[in-house]
Amino acid sequence: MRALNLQPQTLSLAERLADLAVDALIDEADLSPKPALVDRRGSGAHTDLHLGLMHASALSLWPAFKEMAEAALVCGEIGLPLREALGRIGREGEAAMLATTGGVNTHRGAIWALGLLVAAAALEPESNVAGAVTLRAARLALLNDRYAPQPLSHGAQVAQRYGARGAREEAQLAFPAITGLGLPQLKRSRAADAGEQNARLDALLAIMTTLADTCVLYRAGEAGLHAMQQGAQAVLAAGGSATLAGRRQLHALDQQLIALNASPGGAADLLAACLFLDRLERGDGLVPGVC
Ligand SMILES: CC(C)(COP(=O)(O)OP(=O)(O)OC[C@H]1O[C@@H](n2cnc3c(N)ncnc32)[C@H](O[C@H]2O[C@H](COP(=O)(O)OP(=O)(O)OP(=O)(O)O)[C@@H](O)[C@H]2O)[C@@H]1O)[C@@H](O)C(=O)NCCC(=O)NCCS
Ligand SMILES: Nc1ncnc2[nH]cnc12
Repeated sequence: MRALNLQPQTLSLAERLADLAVDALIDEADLSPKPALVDRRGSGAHTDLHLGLMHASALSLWPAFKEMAEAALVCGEIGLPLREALGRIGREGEAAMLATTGGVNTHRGAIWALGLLVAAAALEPESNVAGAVTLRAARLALLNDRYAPQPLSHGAQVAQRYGARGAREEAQLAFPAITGLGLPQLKRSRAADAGEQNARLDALLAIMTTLADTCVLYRAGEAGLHAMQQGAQAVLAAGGSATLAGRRQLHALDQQLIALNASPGGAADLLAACLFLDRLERGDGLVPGVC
């Protein structure tokens, strides 16, 4: 019989960043009760998604995130070679996700946002403040990947129909929904002793108050987007997820968005990116050496 190997393992920076990204995705999926999204209670507005699938999808993306961080370390600077490497790895990551989920799009937006952020973090590991990391990610997002296919995605269709800014523009603007809304709300709610899960719910709601979520627009049009933004604002105005009044508003928002088939998948992806940046700033899991 072999003895259990309790030797500490040394992980590379790329591996630790991939761990942080996957942890953020799993924390987002588990967070409950999220309005109309997959969580521990159920599938929200979705018929083809469930929590196990979200976990499997998150885990399937670990090699892609690691490879993106490694590409950043090899290239060493922001430029077309890195942007195009990220595009190629991102497309391979999407293929791995779809193979895992049987063709269901679980995390397309998250691959995009977290992929850029993982690469931006790897480029300058000492410069880990959210504002600096998102600015580097934006500079990458502004570069044009010559090999990117131009499919008529849901995001592209609602951009045509409503002129909405989607995932690409959010990244190119350095993730204002995260740095201006999600992260500050996360910190405010923590400071008010809301409890970690409530603080994360409040961060998601803060993102939902203004985001042009192309997932919601595609499924429920402008009425759905309006309901999402107003409803999220109402929860926060009532005192947030930690209060009874806020919880009542949150329940009402959940019911309303499910009735409209309006799933805020883009906001969920940005919450995962927000949790990643928060952990990065705090140095969680990134202490060099032993894990
Ligand atoms: C540049 C891309 C991001 C492509 O963007 P585009 O808008 O053209 O493409 P979409 O396929 O619509 O994907 C964008 C996904 O981003 C999320 N999102 C939506 N709004 C926003 C926003 N305002 N800001 C940030 N992120 C946003 C959202 O992802 C979530 O929703 C997904 C489910 O959406 P959908 O497929 O519409 O699903 P359903 O309605 O459920 O479909 P049916 O059931 O009806 O069939 C879910 O997966 C969440 O992740 C949008 O979906 C980028 O993706 C790209 O160019 N990729 C190519 C590779 C690459 O370059 N990678 C770079 C690596 S760093
Ligand atoms: N929890 C979630 N539910 C539905 N779609 C999502 N996309 C990303 N996270 C999601």
